[in-house]
This record gives sequence, C-alpha cells and structure tokens, in this order.
Amino acid sequence: MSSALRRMSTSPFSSCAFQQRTSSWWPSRRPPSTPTSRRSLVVVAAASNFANENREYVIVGGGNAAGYAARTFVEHGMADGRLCIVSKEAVAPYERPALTKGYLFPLDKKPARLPGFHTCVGAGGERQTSEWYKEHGIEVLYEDPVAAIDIQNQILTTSSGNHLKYGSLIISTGCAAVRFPENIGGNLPGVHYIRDVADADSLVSSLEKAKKVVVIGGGYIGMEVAAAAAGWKLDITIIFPEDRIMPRLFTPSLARRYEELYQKNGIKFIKGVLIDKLEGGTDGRVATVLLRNGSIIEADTVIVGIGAKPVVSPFEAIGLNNNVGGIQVDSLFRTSIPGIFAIGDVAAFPLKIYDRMARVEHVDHARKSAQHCVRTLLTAHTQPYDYLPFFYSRVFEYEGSSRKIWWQFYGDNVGDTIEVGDFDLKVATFWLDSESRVKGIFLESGSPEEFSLLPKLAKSQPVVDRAKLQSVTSVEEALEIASSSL
Ligand SMILES: Cc1cc2nc3c(=O)[nH]c(=O)nc-3n(C[C@H](O)[C@H](O)[C@H](O)COP(=O)(O)OP(=O)(O)OC[C@H]3O[C@@H](n4cnc5c(N)ncnc54)[C@H](O)[C@@H]3O)c2cc1C
Ligand SMILES: NC(=O)c1ccc[n+]([C@@H]2O[C@H](COP(=O)([O-])OP(=O)(O)OC[C@H]3O[C@@H](n4cnc5c(N)ncnc54)[C@H](O)[C@@H]3O)[C@@H](O)[C@H]2O)c1
Ligand SMILES: O=C1O[C@H]([C@@H](O)CO)C(O)=C1O
Repeated sequence: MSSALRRMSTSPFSSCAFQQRTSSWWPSRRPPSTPTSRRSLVVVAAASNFANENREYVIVGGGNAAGYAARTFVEHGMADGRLCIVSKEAVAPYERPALTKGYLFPLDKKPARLPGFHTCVGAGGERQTSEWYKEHGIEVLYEDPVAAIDIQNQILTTSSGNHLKYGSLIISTGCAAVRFPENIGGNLPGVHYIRDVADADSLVSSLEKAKKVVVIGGGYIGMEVAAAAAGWKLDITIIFPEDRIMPRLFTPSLARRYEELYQKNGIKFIKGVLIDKLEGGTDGRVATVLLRNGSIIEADTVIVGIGAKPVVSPFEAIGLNNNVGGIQVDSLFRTSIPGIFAIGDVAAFPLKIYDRMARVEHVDHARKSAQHCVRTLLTAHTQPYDYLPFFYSRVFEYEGSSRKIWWQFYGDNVGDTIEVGDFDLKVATFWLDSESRVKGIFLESGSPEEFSLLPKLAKSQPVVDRAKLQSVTSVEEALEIASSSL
C-alpha cells in the first residue's frame, strides 16, 4: 500500500467531513442555464460572473463515467443546483463504445447518431440528453476544458479563463489516444485517431471518399474499425507489430480464426512490422505508409489505434501512480487530497479481487466506479469497491454482414489457457492458474444464459479438472464442467 493510500485510510470519512465543512457557503440559487457552444458560454460567463462562484460538486470531464455519475447524483436528489460538469466536448455524455460500432455502419445501414446513444442507454438506463441535464438543474459547461487547478483555494481554471470554486471534485478525464508524432506524419489530413464523436465524424467523412484504408494497431480500435470499414467495401490493410491480432487476449488459435474471418471480408494483414513514416501526397493528404521493412503501402485514409494514455494533466499534483499510470485513489475513489475523487479510465484503484493496483480502460468500470464514488460521496456508504473486470466487443454487426461476432471476457487473463468449441459456432477460452482455478473466461457467440455464467465463474474461481475440460469439444459441456462446483 502506498503512503498516500495509507494516509487516507486512517480517515475513512474525510470526504464527508470535508463536505460538511464546506457546504454552508454554497449558493442556494440554481446555476446559469446550460450553454451549448463556446460562444454562448462566453456570453453567459460574462453575464453571471463565473469567477470564484461556488459550486458544491464539480465533475471534470463529460464522458462515459460523468454521465453515470450525474445519474447517481439525481438518484440521490443531490443534483439540482448543486452539480456542475465541466466538459471538453460539445455534447452531453454518451456511450463511447458506439463510436467504433454502430457509428461506423455504412450510411445506408442506419448508423447510430446522437442523441441516440447518450448515457445511460448502454446499461439500460434513461437517455440523458442536454435537455435532461437542464431539467435536473445540472450545469454543464461545454467545450471548455479545465486547464489548471489551485488545490489550496479549490479553484479550477478553464481554458476560456473561467474560474470555478468547487466543494468536492470528481476527476473523470478518461484517456486520450496515443498519436504518432508530427515529424512522422501523425497529424497529416486523412490520418485519424478515434476517441470522441468529433473524431468519429471526421473519420466518417473520410470513409465517404475513401478507396484505400490502412488501419494501424491490432488491438480493440484496430479490430473494430477494420471490421467496420469492411462494411463500406473498401480496400483495407491492417498493420501491427505483433504476430497476431489482439495478442493480449486471443490465444494463437483464436487469433488465427479471427484473422481468417477478417480475410474472408477482404481485409489484408501485415504483421510483425513497425511504421516508419506516414507521407502526404501533392494535395497534402496522407498518401503512403512506409514500413520499417522498406515496404510502401498506399492509403488515402489511415486510422491509428495504438493505445491510449490517461489524461492526468493538469492534475499531476494530486498523486499519480507510477506503475499503472493515472490518478491514484483508494477503494472509495478518494485521492490523497480530501474532497477530490477520480473515476473511470483515469483512476488507478485497488483491484481488490486480485490484490493489486490497476487501471481499467473499459466502459463497465467507468459506469460502476462512477456510481460507487458518488454513492460514497453523498451517503455514509463506505463499502470498498470490489470490481470484477469485464469487457466486451462486437464486430461485423451491421445488416448484411455474413457473420456477426460478439464476445465477453470476465476476470483476469493470467495462467494457462484451454480453448473449447468451434469458432464457426461458439468458442470459449478458460484461463487457469497453477492450482487449476478458473481466473478468466472468454466466450464468443454464447446464449444469454451462458454469458450469465461468466461472472459467476470468474468471481468464485472454481477448481476444474483440466483433463476433463480439455477432452470436451463443445462450449456447453465445458461450461457445465466449470460450473459443476459453483
Ligand atoms: C472508440 C472507443 C470504443 C470503445 N469501445 C468499448 C467497448 O466496446 N467495450 C468496453 O468495455 N469499452 C470500450 N471503450 C472504452 C470505454 O469507452 C472507456 O473505458 C470509457 O469511455 C471511460 O469513461 P471515462 O468517463 O473514464 O472516460 P471518457 O469516456 O473518455 O470521458 C472523458 C471525458 O473527459 C474529457 N476531458 C479530458 N480532459 C479534460 C479536461 N481537462 N477538462 C474537461 N474535460 C476533459 C474528454 O473530452 C472526455 O469527454 C471504448 C473506447 C473508445 C475510445
Ligand atoms: N471493446 C473495447 O473494450 C474497446 C474498443 C475500442 C477501444 N477501447 C479502448 O480504447 C483505447 C484504445 O484502444 P487501442 O485499440 O488503441 O489500444 P490497444 O492497447 O487495445 O491496442 C494497441 C495496439 O496498437 C499496436 N501498437 C502499439 N504501438 C504501436 C506502434 N508504435 N506502431 C504500430 N502499432 C502499435 C499494437 O498492435 C497494440 O496491440 C483503450 O483504452 C481500449 O481499452 C476498448
Ligand atoms: O455499451 C454500449 O453502448 C452503446 C449502445 O449500446 C448504446 O445504445 C454501444 O454500442 C455499446 O457497446
């Protein structure tokens, strides 16, 4: 346990005490109505004198976690006139996973568009449009990222120069896409990164004119975007340095079957190579991708998915984690500074089930960490966050695709793997530790009942008979063996 966390754990109620200490000086009036553009924000700011105006609860970052946090404030009757969200984006929080799935459907296949997928529809909740925030008295400052924090005086400064005095602060700034440097062509027109809806719009406008697409990276973005681009019937090449797609999760045999499916959809693979440079053509737009092995690939559109990094600036002073990056918090999402919390992708939190610090860059944790943190902040709730990692993907799900694929993973992908099933029907991978305990489980194309077994198995970690598990051919039998001792 770090010294910062040890310090915090001696004072489990520090956030509540802090709230009480500061709550008397909050304004009783409602905040100004939600501005919808930078221009209107500036006008409202000037008229209402934002400088040093007190806000009881401020969330920095208007992404996935912020949307679920806002819902939890409303559920506790603590949003109206008390909550302010400071957002870098121009729109209300939305379900980010849609950006590389429904958002990229070909234009004649009914692509998802806002306001269709605002939070919290991804978890079956209400669709919180910008109107919803107004109706619930939640102030949202759009397109005005926080640029600096004064911890001593509890003041945030936004990039447009607004000063916001906060009582309690929740940091939910998420991650940003890792970019190729400018000197190797990382910012050329036609080179896309995909993190927010503006990026997705820009990619869609390139896809409309594209002929030759290069996708760089064999992780989540690479897999999902290449499958989406195949729906547009384009010439697609996916390039990555490893020997197979999704090497951290897919076994070599599963990756091979995925790659075959991608190839059947016309997607070419160049594996085991690094990018040397992206070069522009006479019009200044990207035209070629030069590889370290000397090959040259033509491309009018390049999508780069080479990882993400937590957005910690301007909060470095709050306490970062050296091992997993991000802002260090305890099991109640409290940073080492009383009254300041961090949630979602940016938070480095104790992953209790595996007794280690972790950051999780997936939406289920964004949703659950937000709910847990806000409940802790607003009530006497002090139950530590006990998270079971869960993530999923879906590819080729547009209408007319010959094979829709969806999978889920629960737990920890450590230990040996046993793979069961037939990729064309249904497949599962079990991760077993040295005592043959199930640590993690991946299932593709399962039924709802089968998927519902996954968290139970990953949580209770039953010991399985390896030989028996290896001997079966169907996922149904394998799940029965694994869950027989549940
Ligand atoms: C394209 C894409 C597809 C994904 N698909 C899946 C999926 O299928 N399954 C899955 O489990 N996970 C998926 N994820 C991951 C999931 O979306 C993230 O884990 C989740 O969005 C994290 O929520 P968050 O609120 O922490 O961060 P975000 O949702 O990224 O929100 C952070 C917000 O903070 C804003 N911000 C940053 N800096 C500042 C600042 N200084 N001031 C104000 N605002 C700021 C950002 O603009 C952003 O709006 C996907 C991610 C991406 C990018
Ligand atoms: N279904 C999901 O859960 C989902 C979907 C999309 C995005 N995301 C999230 O979005 C973020 C970004 O995803 P991502 O796919 O970019 O990251 P990733 O870490 O999944 O994959 C990065 C890939 O980039 C490649 N790579 C790394 N450095 C490279 C380099 N210098 N040159 C060429 N290739 C390189 C490697 O193939 C690596 O596998 C992550 O937080 C991820 O969790 C999640
Ligand atoms: O979690 C998700 O939310 C969106 C969509 O379901 C919202 O309607 C999406 O594509 C996900 O994977």
